[in-house]
Amino acid sequence: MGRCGQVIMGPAGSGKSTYCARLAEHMQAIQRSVHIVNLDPAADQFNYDVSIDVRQLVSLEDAMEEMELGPNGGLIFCMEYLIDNVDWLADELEQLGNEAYVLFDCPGQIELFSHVPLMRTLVNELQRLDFAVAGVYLLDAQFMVDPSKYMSGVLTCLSCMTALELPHINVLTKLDLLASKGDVDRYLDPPIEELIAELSADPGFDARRAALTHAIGTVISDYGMVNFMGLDPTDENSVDLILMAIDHAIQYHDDVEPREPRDDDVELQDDGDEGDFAGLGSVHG
Ligand SMILES: Nc1nc2c(ncn2[C@@H]2O[C@H](COP(=O)(O)OP(=O)(O)OP(=O)(O)O)[C@@H](O)[C@H]2O)c(=O)[nH]1
Repeated sequence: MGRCGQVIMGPAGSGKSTYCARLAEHMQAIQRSVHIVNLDPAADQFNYDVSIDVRQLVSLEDAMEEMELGPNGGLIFCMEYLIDNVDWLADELEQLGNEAYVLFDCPGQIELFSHVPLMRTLVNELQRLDFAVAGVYLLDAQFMVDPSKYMSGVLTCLSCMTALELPHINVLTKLDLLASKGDVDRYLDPPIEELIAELSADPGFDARRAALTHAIGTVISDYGMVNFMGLDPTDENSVDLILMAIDHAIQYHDDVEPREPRDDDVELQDDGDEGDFAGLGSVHG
């Protein structure tokens, strides 16, 4: 198969580190080896074993102090420094072997995708190093059960998808914290027209904004541009479905020998209802 992995993105607090930890635990349970690389120069605490830490090369505190920068400028400096010294990352990754599966835990700031193409450059470098990678964009489900937050979340996902042009999966995290599962089902497979109608009914929403939201929503809906899979870390099935979707996106299994089934394997529900596998529709390759 060669080297492959996932570039894990999403706003601060969306659950990137938790996703990495939970997915790594699941992969180890099904006997798949995995490494996690911290690419956030501001992160100094981890709930997983770190195989490579960008802070060994450059940290946000040092950059801010030495370059006299604020947190945002400091972060941009760190990522530019990483790209200028990408051989360091290449050497570290080399040590993980030619078949390594790597989760890249990224900083959350959207500027790294939209204003300056730093993440795109980094992804290009990974591809140059023969990594088959998927982009995984996380959003906190608690902020999404509201039409206006949903629309803005969809636009940030779209921005990252188009900036990186990778096979891509969007994931709503923290499903276990939602009071009603019904809430989230609506946002995993959203009736855009209904959401827009709800938004437009808001008295604070003027006609021009409503028309713009309608136009954006219609384009997203008509082209099937953004869909979500749900992650409930307490539900092994949801973790496995996400891994399956990413395997499918990067064609992971094509060259891998099938393993023998084990007693503790998760049983995937395939009852013919597309809903169970709706997330596969979110793969944009
Ligand atoms: N209950 C629950 N809590 C979660 C879940 N995912 C993340 N959290 C909690 O949400 C908080 C933020 O999660 P992180 O995994 O640190 O989020 P992050 O995106 O890595 O955050 P930054 O590193 O600040 O960008 C932590 O307190 C986690 O324990 C989840 O699926 N369920």
